[in-house]
Amino acid sequence: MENSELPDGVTLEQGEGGQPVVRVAIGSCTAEVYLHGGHLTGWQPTGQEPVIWLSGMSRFEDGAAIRGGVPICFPWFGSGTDGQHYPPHGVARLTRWALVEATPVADSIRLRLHLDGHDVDLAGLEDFDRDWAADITYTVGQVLDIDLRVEAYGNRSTPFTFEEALHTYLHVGDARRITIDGLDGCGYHDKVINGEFDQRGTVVIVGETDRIYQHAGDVVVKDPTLKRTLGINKRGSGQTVIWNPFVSKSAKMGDFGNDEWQEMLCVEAANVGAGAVTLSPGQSHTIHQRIAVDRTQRSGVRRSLA
Ligand SMILES: O=P(O)(O)OC[C@H]1O[C@@H](O)[C@H](O)[C@@H](O)[C@@H]1O
Repeated sequence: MENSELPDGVTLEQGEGGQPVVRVAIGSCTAEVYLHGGHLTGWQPTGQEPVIWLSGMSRFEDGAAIRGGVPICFPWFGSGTDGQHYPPHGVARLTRWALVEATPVADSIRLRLHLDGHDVDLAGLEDFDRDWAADITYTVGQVLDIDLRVEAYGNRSTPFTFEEALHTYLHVGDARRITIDGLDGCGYHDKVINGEFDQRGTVVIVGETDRIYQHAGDVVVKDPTLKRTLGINKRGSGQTVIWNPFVSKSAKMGDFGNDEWQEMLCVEAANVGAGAVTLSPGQSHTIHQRIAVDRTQRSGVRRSLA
């Protein structure tokens, strides 16, 4: 889309690294989405601190994933179900998406970006199943809605199986002081110590945390430092990933400041491993995540903050 086709409050500009970025500045919020990766890198509802975290050391260049924001992990997560896939977390976050819609909806803006499997053009990539089309929709306003819709081509001869995650980086005041509710009783795989466990009570961050929870419900992050509660709702997702690299893993990442782990937490809506999605030819699937801020801190875990 061209600038002349965009509604008031939405512009297409050159962002970091000369990468095209869609910027939204409306009464209810500011937000930005890079075409590279179809990647939301910022969302700040009016009157709030930023809700989405972005590393000050992120790269913004072809062939590299943006660090922070909402990376789209697809069509595999990590190194995939067989542990052999490359690049990590799939091709979607490394590929330029096309902006196909920018529409005002009440006090929000809906941005939709499109990627076709056959348009992925990355150097050195082994061939993979490309017979799919994906749309990522960000509806930005006082709340943030994210929908990733994947459709298997109708002319395929076989089903399409894929993993996916909305790898949302939340901005928190101090990761050591937050509490994460909603996961009590859920089984999880701990990637740090490679074991299976059951969650008992609230999750707190006391070290490197990298867990895949069997969890289809909501999460509430209470942040006493920023004096707010973040409600993270989802649909179409059987797992929740909680990730914070803490001290030593942060130091090993070239695009992550040594102390930046203190102000971020990933709460990811995911379908990975045994939870991978299989679509028959012509079928589609949507994974949805909603982020809402409650400054009163009165909210507990609810079925829905919608
Ligand atoms: O460095 P990347 O590829 O963006 O991945 C960041 C993290 O993403 C999380 O989703 C994974 O569970 C972690 O294992 C991983 O370290």
